[in-house]
Amino acid sequence: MKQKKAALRQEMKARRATLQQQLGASAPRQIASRLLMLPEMAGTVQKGIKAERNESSIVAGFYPIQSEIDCLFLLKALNAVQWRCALPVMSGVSKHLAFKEWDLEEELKEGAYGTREPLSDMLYVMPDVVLVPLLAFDETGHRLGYGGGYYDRTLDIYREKGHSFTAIGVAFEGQKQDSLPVSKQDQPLDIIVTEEKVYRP
Ligand SMILES: Nc1nc2c(c(=O)[nH]1)N(C=O)[C@@H](CNc1ccc(C(=O)N[C@@H](CCC(=O)O)C(=O)O)cc1)CN2
Ligand SMILES: Nc1ncnc2c1ncn2[C@@H]1O[C@H](COP(=O)(O)OP(=O)(O)OP(=O)(O)O)[C@@H](O)[C@H]1O
Repeated sequence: MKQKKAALRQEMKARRATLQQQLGASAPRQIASRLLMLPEMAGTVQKGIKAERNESSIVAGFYPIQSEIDCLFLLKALNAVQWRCALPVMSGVSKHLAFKEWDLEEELKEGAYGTREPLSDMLYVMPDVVLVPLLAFDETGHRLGYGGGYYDRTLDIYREKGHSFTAIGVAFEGQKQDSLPVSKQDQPLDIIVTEEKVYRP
């Protein structure tokens, strides 16, 4: 299983790099407009516009590394319709993520692996929507990440605790696989949005 995933990771890193070169400039716009049309988002967008700022819904994105889709563009589009934004902060010890609010302007500090994280005095938040980076996905909602298990552990804890949220994978269409090697601990995505389609496993 481990070797299968490792081999696929290498292959999909190369493929995503090519996709980023070809589609990197156009895909974020297409993905943003699809995200904004999701019923899950539409309801809360309206809520966000009407509500006081501190009642707005919270979306967690990621600070893009390597050839990942430009999630900052997505966060800007959502913030423009009143979503509060957050970024993941890594805990090296427990290998899970916490999310800190980010107003899109505040200076970030360097995190591990080239990521950037909100500063320590920002608030921890529980997102209503988590935008999840990935190397590969399939139509049943399975996902392959870098292999740290951070998102798996984090989504697992949220679901165990009964926190109600939507996990949305954002990817290039070319990252889709017919099927993926799945371990027991892999946490499925609720929705995957690409520049071409919306998948609802
Ligand atoms: N943009 C982004 N932010 C993120 C993640 C992510 O996947 N993407 N994470 C998701 O968990 C967390 C960071 N965790 C990570 C865990 C492992 C690797 C990793 O293994 N990267 C390289 C190895 C590079 C190295 O060893 O120096 C790799 O591609 O193999 C990266 C991020 C939180 N923030
Ligand atoms: N909920 C969990 N509890 C404990 N260990 C976990 C959990 N989820 C994953 N792991 C462990 O983390 C390691 C990496 O998992 P996996 O290969 O599925 O990562 P990934 O989904 O590719 O990475 P990531 O989620 O960081 O993007 C594995 O050894 C796995 O057993």
